[in-house]
Amino acid sequence: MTNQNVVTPEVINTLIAVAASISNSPVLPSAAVVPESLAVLGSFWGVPLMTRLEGGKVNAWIDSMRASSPTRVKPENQDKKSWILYHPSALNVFDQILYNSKGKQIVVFLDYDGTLSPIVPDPDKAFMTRKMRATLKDIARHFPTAIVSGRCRDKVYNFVKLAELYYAGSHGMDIKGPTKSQSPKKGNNNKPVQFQPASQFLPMMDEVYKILLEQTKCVPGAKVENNKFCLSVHFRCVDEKSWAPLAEKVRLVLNQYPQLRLTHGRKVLEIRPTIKWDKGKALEFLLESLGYENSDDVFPIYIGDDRTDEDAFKVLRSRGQGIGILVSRVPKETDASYTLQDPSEVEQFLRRLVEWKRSSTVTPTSV
Ligand SMILES: O=P(O)(O)OC[C@H]1O[C@H](O[C@H]2O[C@H](CO)[C@@H](O)[C@H](O)[C@H]2O)[C@H](O)[C@@H](O)[C@@H]1O
Repeated sequence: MTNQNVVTPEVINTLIAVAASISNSPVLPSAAVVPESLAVLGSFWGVPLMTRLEGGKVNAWIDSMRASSPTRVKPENQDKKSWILYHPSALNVFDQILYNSKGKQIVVFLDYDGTLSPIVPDPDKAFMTRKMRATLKDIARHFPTAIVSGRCRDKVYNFVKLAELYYAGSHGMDIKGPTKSQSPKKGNNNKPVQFQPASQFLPMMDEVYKILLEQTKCVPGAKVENNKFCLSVHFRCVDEKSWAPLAEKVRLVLNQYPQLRLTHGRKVLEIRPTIKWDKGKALEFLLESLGYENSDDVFPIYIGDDRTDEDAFKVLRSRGQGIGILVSRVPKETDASYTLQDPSEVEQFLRRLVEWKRSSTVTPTSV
């Protein structure tokens, strides 16, 4: 049985909340089919190392490049009504979510690209709207809030520009706490939050970045982005005929670096160290930093749109805490419980959280 098929009390509550509006009988989407290409191989500075298994290689890469991220539910299972039944809109079940969070500290985790900003062809132009920024500022005023992104931490900070947030860049491999505090937060001995589990890989990442730049420059539309502990090879603007040659170039480089591995995002190949660290681990690290390591009094809300966010959704499911929300218009294989269609719905959801918090903390003025 996969995590996806586990029916928790939270799922049951949600089903009750939305069943009335949907008449068809539910069909569960097929289980997540993410090819397992890694195996645990000892540890490096306390962090488990993974190794890449041989096989499939470029053909499997091309399949993943064609698939959306996370993988779309197969057309034969694509009954949107049943998918929505199991992954309802977080806006439609907002009151239910609040009810489940009763008495707990909400902590907000947000992916950046595709969640706070729309997906655009040029990664350097993925700006948030002013409205989103204002809402984010208000969210951080009321709840501990973290941005968890595949981007390098400085870059995502430059888009968001809010010093009161936690930032986990490079898919969680570069974590830093707020440099400006809005309100006193429960902390871990008041120590500054900072963690870079892959720092020893930095020289290698710089070296591979230069090689990839050189090797891919002849592929029109390809773009290599240095995200510090992770490198992104973008193919959104590459003609599909050139995807295989591009993947082959990346594979040849990667073959020279067995300590690096490849993951897939939205029209992007991501190269990262083989340490067992991801957005899910970053979420756990941040909860611990906030003092909620072994606490039932916390309700994490994680919102993301990409396959890499699934690691965080899985962590929440296995902890049985909080909720994962996938940003997607189409049925996708996910461990998230709820959905939002796009960044504008994310903004609406966050705004409602702010308004609820404001209204629930207003004390009546004496006459
Ligand atoms: O974890 P995220 O914050 O979602 O970062 C993942 C990658 O996001 C960016 O690429 C994606 O968004 C771009 C801008 O909309 C788009 O052009 C690209 O096709 C998407 O894959 C970022 O540029 C990457 O470095 C991140 O790894």
